[in-house]
Amino acid sequence: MEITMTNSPLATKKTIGLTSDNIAGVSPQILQHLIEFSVGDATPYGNDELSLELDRKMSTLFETEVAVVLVPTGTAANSLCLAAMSPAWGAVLCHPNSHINNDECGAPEFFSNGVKLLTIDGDDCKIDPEKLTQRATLKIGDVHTVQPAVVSVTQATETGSVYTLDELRAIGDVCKSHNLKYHMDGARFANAVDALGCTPAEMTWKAGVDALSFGATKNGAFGVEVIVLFDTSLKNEIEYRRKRAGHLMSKMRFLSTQIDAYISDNLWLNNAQHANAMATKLRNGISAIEGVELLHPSKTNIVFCKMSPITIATLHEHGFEFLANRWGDGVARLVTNFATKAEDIDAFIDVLSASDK
Ligand SMILES: Cc1ncc(COP(=O)(O)O)c(C=O)c1O
Ligand SMILES: C[C@@H](O)[C@H](N)C(=O)O
Repeated sequence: MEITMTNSPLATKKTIGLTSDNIAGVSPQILQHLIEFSVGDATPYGNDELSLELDRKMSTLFETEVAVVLVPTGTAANSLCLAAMSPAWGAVLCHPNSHINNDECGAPEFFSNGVKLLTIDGDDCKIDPEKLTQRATLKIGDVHTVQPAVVSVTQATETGSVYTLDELRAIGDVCKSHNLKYHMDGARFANAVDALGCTPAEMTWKAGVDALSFGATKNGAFGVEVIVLFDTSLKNEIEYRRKRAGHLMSKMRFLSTQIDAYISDNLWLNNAQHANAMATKLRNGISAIEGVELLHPSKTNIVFCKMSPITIATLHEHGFEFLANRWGDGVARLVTNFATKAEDIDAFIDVLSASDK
């Protein structure tokens, strides 16, 4: 049964969304898959045929044996992972700008019964390995202080930068030397794979990563993230924690179906490639305009730039939706997605170049 896209009010909106990749709809391939797999009965709680196949299919994608746990949000994926990777008296070492530190309302601390997030600075939104080593070796065994237990990196980062494979491996080496577990927030994992031109394996377990939040929601799915465990011993605990968190979906087939479609025919990577290409088009257009400053070098789908209040107002008045001033006065964050249209980027650049600065 083919889906026909109705003329929904959203489809005829006159605004152009650059607020986040969370604004995007759903890839037609995923919708089609959902329709096909929504017919008939299926054993609930992840015991349906499709769900039971995902460990094997994700193991193929990552070229090693993995265990997967599906949840509906990225915050759940991050928090449940970190809770299982650290004792309650442990510390998660993360960048100050990390999502787990700023945008998850204390969920990592809550689900872990009090794990402390300790921030480790570094340029370009990336943890500095030397600063990491300094903090990871402080007060070890001192009963009066939390004990470093996990390092969490975001790949791609919150500013759109990406750790190089060498940088990921350097952090992995610190983890190995100091008996720390290694977590990756991969809400924009596909965008980073495309930007680096590497394989999923090279960007994860081959660098020492133990657990990954494999993002899909921002990149074509309508609400599912995959906890990918390279340390498969974590699976049981995370499954119990998922149930206690109220995130064990009874109709799990509808999450599994999304992921099954997402990892088929390279949809996950093709979507990210398009989003990244649209952001590159945006950066190239902005770089030619006086009075607008590109910030934070990025090869993925996030573009930060600094512009005058009048320019921001002009763009908003012309129907371009994006977050501004949240990261500093005049700083705008522009985020493209798998469905961003080239003509909308052209229109944005036209208005930007014509506006007063
Ligand atoms: C880097 C990063 N990690 C995790 C998340 C969490 O995702 P969610 O909003 O689905 O909880 C987001 C937000 O979309 C994000 O940008
Ligand atoms: C703002 C943040 O929570 C969200 N993840 C975004 O990037 O849009």
